[in-house]
Amino acid sequence: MCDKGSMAQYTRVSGFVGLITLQNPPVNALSAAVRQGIVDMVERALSDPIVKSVVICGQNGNFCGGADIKEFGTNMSGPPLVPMIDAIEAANKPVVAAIEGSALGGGLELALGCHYRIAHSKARLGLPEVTLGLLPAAGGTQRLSRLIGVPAALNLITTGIHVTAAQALQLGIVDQVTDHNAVEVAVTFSLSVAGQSMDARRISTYPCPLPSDFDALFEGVMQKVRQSARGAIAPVACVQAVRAAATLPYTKGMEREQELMATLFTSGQARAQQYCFFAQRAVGRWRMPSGARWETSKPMPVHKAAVIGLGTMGRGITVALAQTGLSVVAVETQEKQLMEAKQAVSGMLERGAKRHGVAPMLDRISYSQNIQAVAEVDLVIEAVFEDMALKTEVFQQLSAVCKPGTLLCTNTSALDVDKLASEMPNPELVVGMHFFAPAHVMKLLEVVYGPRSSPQAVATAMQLGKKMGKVSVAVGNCRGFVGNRMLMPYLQQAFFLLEEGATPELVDRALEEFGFPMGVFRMSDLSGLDIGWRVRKRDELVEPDMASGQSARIRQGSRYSPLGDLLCEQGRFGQKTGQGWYRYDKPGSRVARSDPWLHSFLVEYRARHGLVPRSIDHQEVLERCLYALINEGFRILEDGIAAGPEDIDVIYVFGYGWPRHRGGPMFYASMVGLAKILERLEHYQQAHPDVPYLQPSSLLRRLVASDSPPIHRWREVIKKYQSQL
Ligand SMILES: CC(C)(COP(=O)(O)OP(=O)(O)OC[C@H]1O[C@@H](n2cnc3c(N)ncnc32)[C@H](O)[C@@H]1OP(=O)(O)O)[C@@H](O)C(=O)NCCC(=O)NCCSC(=O)/C=C/CCCCCCCCCCCCC(=O)O
Repeated sequence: MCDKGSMAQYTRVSGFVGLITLQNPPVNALSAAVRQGIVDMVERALSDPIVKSVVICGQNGNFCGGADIKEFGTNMSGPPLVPMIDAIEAANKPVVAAIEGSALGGGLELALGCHYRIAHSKARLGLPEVTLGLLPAAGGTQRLSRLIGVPAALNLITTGIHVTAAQALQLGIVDQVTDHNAVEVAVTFSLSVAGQSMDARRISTYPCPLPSDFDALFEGVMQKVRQSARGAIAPVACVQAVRAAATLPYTKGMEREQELMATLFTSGQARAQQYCFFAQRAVGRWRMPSGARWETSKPMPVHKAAVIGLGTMGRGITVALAQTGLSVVAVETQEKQLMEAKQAVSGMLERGAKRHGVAPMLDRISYSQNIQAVAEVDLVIEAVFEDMALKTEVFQQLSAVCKPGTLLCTNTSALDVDKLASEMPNPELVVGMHFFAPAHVMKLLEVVYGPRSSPQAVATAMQLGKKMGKVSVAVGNCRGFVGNRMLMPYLQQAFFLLEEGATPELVDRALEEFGFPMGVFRMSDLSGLDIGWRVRKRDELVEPDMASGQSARIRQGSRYSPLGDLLCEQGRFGQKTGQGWYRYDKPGSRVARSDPWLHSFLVEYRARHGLVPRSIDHQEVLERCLYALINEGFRILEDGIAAGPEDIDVIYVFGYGWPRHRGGPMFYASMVGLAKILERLEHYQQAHPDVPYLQPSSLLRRLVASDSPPIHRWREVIKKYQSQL
């Protein structure tokens, strides 16, 4: 017997079991129609006298990905989740959740309303609402705390992590894990408990087990989330909701859960985080200005890859490749460096494997000092020193050695990928892969195409990035690509603010309170001040520190601050030398301390250049640094280097520490209001006419003139703008 009409299919199986199958591909999200289907089918199963037990499962081996995120922010209709789940829990026949694929968010909350949970061994479970700026408000905070205890519930709910079926069994979230068909196992099991009282299986009736160190636990967790969330409100609300579970009766706890959710649900932070969720997926649907796009570009098969150059980046890339299960040839011509790299790579693989409880992929890698070893690989990632002449030489060797059709990728953070390609016999096989350090940890990968890169080459690099667990974004070729290009005006404004009266501490505090994990100066100290110095020297911007006055701070026709150069001339390269914008107890130490020397140096510098310091507040720091960065983002869109604002936002959230609860720079601009950004840029440009980065971009002006459309409609304006160029 079967009813296929609704988005929850009803079938009677094994004679006496009502099987309810959620059907809303691809993840069976709980849309209004699915919720209606569940309500109707549960009612039907419970009122059918032949049915002794009920099993709930999801179509296509996927239980449920939670509430339908697309419905948030709309006029939500259909039956609400809480009474729907309460009705399931109150049922007088056993209801069993058969969990395959994922049970996330509202999906897990639905399962927690069932009397039993049986999971397939490959299933994953979690309450990731916090990552969407929300909390599990369909009873998740109240039921999970009662089921697995407060500490474990706090961990899952405040981080949003997904756990494996085995971990869920250990925590007590599921009752059984099976390698067989979970639905069949659940059907058989449900019959075995049919007729029994379900009173002891209703989680809402459980007392919440209280830890002995209750107050200390909550204080500690609250402090931790406040520190790591940096202004995000959802993790704090999650802690408060779990506290309610521990201190209030169930119904009162539910009221508190709803109350906290009501604040989050309509917040700008929730909108920002949900935008990030969809943006992360949208960047996979890449397109190039030539019209080539993801659906029509088939990746080449990659079975064997090579890495050339085993410095810090090369080692991380080798680890990331080996962890995908690929065979990797790691080449380093210097013997000592090769030995050190081998040891470092093995260590990273072993530590990673230990964390995940798997065997390290050590045997996937073969090491060589000879570039001939890459003759049979399908793809090479060159990661030698950031120098065009050296990279060109390596690429020429590669094209002589590699089999025809091998994809040649360069790991570069700023060099001209097209220039490199133009030196090769097969420029269509050349793409940039800009990894971020540490390359085996950082999620972002910029895949850089030039005008000659073939769509197949881009598709292959994008797919490889995905296999490595990266969020890959395809971007056009220009100085600094997207991320580093936008960083230039941001850094420049930070230097200018120091000249005008700010301190590194003030600038960093403003940015950290905004939500960055580190302000610009602490970040520069961490990455090394000498990196930028080398680039500025190559660009012939660095001059001997002789002159004073305004003219000494003009280079190539624009305002320039030599502050960073002056620090480097003193050997202050940041953490590695124990001194930079801050001082450190010893070279390599991480704790940044205010440095009186630096403050005196700034006073003396300003006096020498006739700069009168003035009071600068956080608002100015944010406007100057962030709006200059955003302005460059608009130029990048104008130039077609990024296909849409989502690409830029994903790059900044995943690669540059932009706080996710602010959605990325372009989303943030849309929230602040484009007219306001334009007005402030015009204001600062008038005050600093020698700073081209503050000149508002034409696209920003065009968007404002088009009544500042919502961000999802920017692409239309961009397209029109580009067609008129
Ligand atoms: C792990 C996944 C499930 C699958 O991953 P993968 O296989 O890699 O596939 P993806 O590429 O990620 O996804 C495929 C497509 O599916 C889309 N998708 C995925 N999940 C959802 C979803 N939950 N909703 C909608 N769409 C979804 C995805 O976008 C892809 O499509 P496209 O490429 O973008 O086109 C993975 O997808 C995943 O992790 N999904 C998200 C899981 C998740 O976060 N779930 C939690 C959702 S939130 C939730 O469940 C909340 C529950 C409680 C809600 C209670 C609501 C009550 C509202 C009351 C508010 C009270 C306020 C009142 C205010 C007032 O007073 O007025």
